[in-house]
Amino acid sequence: MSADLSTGPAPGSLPAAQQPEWPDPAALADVERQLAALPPLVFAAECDALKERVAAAARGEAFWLQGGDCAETFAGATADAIRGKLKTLLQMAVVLTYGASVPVVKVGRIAGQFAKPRSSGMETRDGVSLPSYRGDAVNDIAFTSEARVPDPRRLLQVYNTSAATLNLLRAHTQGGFADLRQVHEWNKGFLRSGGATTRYEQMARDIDRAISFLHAVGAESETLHRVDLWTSHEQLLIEYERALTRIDSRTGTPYNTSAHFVWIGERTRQLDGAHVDLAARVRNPIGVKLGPTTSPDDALALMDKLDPHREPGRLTFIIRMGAGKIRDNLPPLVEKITASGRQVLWVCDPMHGNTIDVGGVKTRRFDDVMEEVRGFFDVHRALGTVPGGVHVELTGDDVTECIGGAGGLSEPDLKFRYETACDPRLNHQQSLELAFQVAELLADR
Ligand SMILES: O=C[C@H](O)[C@H](O)COP(=O)(O)O
Ligand SMILES: C=C(OP(=O)(O)O)C(=O)O
Repeated sequence: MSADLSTGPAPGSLPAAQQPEWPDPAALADVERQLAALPPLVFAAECDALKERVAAAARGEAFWLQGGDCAETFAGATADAIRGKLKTLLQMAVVLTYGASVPVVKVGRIAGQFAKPRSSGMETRDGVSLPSYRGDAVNDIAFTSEARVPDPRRLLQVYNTSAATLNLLRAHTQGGFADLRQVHEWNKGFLRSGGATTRYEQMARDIDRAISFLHAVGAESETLHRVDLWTSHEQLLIEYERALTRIDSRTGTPYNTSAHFVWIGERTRQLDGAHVDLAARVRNPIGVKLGPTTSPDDALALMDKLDPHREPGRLTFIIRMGAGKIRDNLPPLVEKITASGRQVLWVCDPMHGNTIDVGGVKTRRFDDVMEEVRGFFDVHRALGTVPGGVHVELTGDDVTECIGGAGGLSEPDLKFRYETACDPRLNHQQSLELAFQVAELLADR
């Protein structure tokens, strides 16, 4: 069982990386008190159910699909935008289910992904330096000194926007929007629109036949009309995450009820830091991002701290090494952890190690993204271990933030619809194309 909130170091006594400089600690404490009195956003039993799915994915009996915005924004939480992201995830999931022949665990970077770690605390434009934008949870993206002051009242808006988003997601996933036949029709529409090469058409025809077969034998059940969609975000802002951590009445143990799954970022995974300490105390399934400098001993030490009792489904390592590094840097991690007899879910984030700067604009090449995914699958194939999932930044809109893909977006296109509040996301078409390509890799798994 994990340590509860009443033991160990006092809140605030451990170093916490990437925290805003809140100008008014009393106002922050007041917001924390208000948040602590609000209802949970998710339930402990749901987190337990997700943990079982994570365990299945770690064994290769399911496949993990995690995706959504780099940074959600308050203004961006519209019904259309939320529906667009859900639709994209559902379309990807159908294709991946076909490729993997196992259930796909659908997890949104959604309903809570409002805070960002930054490479630099300051941003400079035309000789003027201001505090960096750290997500709508902290300050405003406008480049003025007033806008960039961290305001803890924003944390209440994070809670309210997350609740509204979650409400719509729950309605859509249980109310017919996720019907398998409808999702497949969307995919056929995507192929008809010339959204991808003909190499995916055979796959779409096979899925068609499988659905017709289910219909013919009368095997259509509720499970084809409803889906489970889980929420996740980076566990970054200590006061927010702590305020949403509640004792589960069934078990008397703490859960972070701000999302079903939270992860610790590459910049905040210090073994003796506040982020690892907080995650160690809750019972949710937890992820940790691991970048290219992670040593096998770092990974084992994180496992000791976050999963001391080797609980199936508790821990996910989200690998983000970069296309040029994954084939060299991932094998030692997988080998050492496998040799230790422990199990973890291995997930590939092919976005964060592949960001490039093109004329002052952050972008990612679709080919680099796919090359990292292929490297991830190749490493696991060579070692006989399980490539358990993918984690991507995406949107349901036709933005022009990443270059490449069948749509042929190139550098000059970046100026047309570059809308992300932080890092570049795959657009709807690039996301589906990634899903078709991952499905091909999964078919060989
Ligand atoms: O999403 C991840 C990080 O928050 C992001 O890559 C940081 O971006 P920066 O390097 O522009 O600060
Ligand atoms: C900050 C992120 O990633 P990383 O910690 O891997 O840089 C993220 O996924 O938003």
